[in-house]
Amino acid sequence: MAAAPQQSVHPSLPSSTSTLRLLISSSPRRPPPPPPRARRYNRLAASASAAREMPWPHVLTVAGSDSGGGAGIQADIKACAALGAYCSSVVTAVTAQNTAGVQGIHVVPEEFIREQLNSVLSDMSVDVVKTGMLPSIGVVRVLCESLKKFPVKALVVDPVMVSTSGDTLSESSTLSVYRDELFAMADIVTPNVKEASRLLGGVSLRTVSDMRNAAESIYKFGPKHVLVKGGDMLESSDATDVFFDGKEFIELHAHRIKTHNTHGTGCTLASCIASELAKGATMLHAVQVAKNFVESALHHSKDLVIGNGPQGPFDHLFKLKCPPYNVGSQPSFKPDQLFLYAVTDSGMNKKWGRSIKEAVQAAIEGGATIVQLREKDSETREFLEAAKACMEICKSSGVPLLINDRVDIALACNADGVHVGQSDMSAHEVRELLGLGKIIGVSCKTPAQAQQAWNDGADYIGCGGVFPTSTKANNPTLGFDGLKTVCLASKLPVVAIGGINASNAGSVMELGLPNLKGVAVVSALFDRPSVVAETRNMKSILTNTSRT
Ligand SMILES: Nc1ncnc2c1ncn2[C@@H]1O[C@H](COP(=O)(O)OP(=O)(O)O)[C@@H](O)[C@H]1O
Ligand SMILES: Cc1ncc(COP(=O)(O)O)c(N)n1
Ligand SMILES: [Mg+2]
Repeated sequence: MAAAPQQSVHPSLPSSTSTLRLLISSSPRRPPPPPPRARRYNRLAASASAAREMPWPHVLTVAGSDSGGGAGIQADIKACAALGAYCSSVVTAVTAQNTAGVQGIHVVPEEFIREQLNSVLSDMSVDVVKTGMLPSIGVVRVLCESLKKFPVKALVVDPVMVSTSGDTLSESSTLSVYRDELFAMADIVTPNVKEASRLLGGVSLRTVSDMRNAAESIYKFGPKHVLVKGGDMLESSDATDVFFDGKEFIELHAHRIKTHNTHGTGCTLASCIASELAKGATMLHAVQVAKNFVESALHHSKDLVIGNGPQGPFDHLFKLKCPPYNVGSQPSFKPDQLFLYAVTDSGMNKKWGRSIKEAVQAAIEGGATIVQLREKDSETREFLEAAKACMEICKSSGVPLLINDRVDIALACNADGVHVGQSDMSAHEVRELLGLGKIIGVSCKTPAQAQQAWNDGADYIGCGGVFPTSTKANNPTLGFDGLKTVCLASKLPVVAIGGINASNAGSVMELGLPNLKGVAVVSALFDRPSVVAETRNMKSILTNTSRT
């Protein structure tokens, strides 16, 4: 049920406005702080060791408090902290809220909001202001005046009108000042679909195309960028947002995490954008980092339980619970990296007298765009040492290194991902262990397997054997028809594998199949005297084919 903003939550309480006044008048007023420069000078002079000032990106959130701690000011502070920014806060309203929804709203008097804004903006070198719940026209106006008096690097406006639970958080009369006054000052506005609809007089938003139209219309109110968020389009299997910079539309996709813990996603997203902007990121990069953060946080929090209502909070500080190798990692997979996929084979390396490290070094020198260590017979300790050495080479050349099947080895050497077959651990289980920042590939022979890989959260599929191969005995060959069937059905990028060599690679890529991004090669690179020469040759064949 929608709760309309009100001045007092409970009739038995004293008028909350007067309680606040009492607090204000009974607390002794401090003299205004000295100008920032003078203070900084004094502080530095007092400490000889403070020779260098360390920048601390600073976001000021102007938003409502959520007693449940999942959204509003509480979410903003946690999100900024998780991304390494300092977060100060101007509280515009205090809500009585839990996992069931919003039970009451108590608006902070406008003059006291102005006072909070003055206190922070006059002293604390704010980089970016992020707005959340602005409950009334007066509050929006106070904010606009303060921003004119104390300009900041960027303004992120999350036009919070309706919470994820469906409760109203801002009077409908604020719509006009949002549109006419605040949006023109904003670097980005981030409405969800319900808010975008309200801002545009109730148009219905059902599809991504509707979201694009809405982004374009909202852009006309004056913000530099618009992000229409599709978290609440529950029928969509992806969580798709539409970004518009006045010229180009960019769709940002995330896996839709199956969880009830989505309370505070919008506040978090906007605070993450603000944090990244405060660090100096471009707008698109800031939005991408923010989206990845929300997706990762929901993924890690999907089974947490607090409260009995339908919408729970999530864990912004999930990285503290992750093993150290996951800290700071972001999804980094680019499907084009599948272009020339080199897969090592321990038998072949032994035969030609090279170490795994030498084989990988040579493949990268020849132009491999991704490498997989497929060491079925190595001893664990020996394999791990080799994998660590290969990681160093791959890291310095920017080529991702995946480990076949062995999640333990991948974790121990901090590899970029794992490739699994149909009889290995599922992609879903691998994801649980590796986290969202890693690449997961699955070998698939059928559309059903490709669908399952997508459901399980894999990043790509390997499809084959396209041709007969010596590396897998009794492996049914799919041929071009089988490859085509899987590529057409796949929602993930595909790399073709199995018997691919210099004489047939061109014909595979010339099929021009949807989702087919490259070929994975074993013997044709590694069962040869010169890995560098074979890889170079394969690269030029693929490059020439993709040009024609
Ligand atoms: N279940 C989910 N899985 C992944 N991302 C989600 C999910 N729900 C929301 N998001 C993302 O969270 C961000 C906030 O969006 P949304 O929930 O639409 O905003 P609001 O919280 O303002 O209603 C968006 O990037 C959206 O795509
Ligand atoms: C005080 C406050 N501010 C904002 C929201 C929006 O929350 P959500 O991000 O879930 O839409 C909220 N529920 N409460
Ligand atoms: Mg939401």
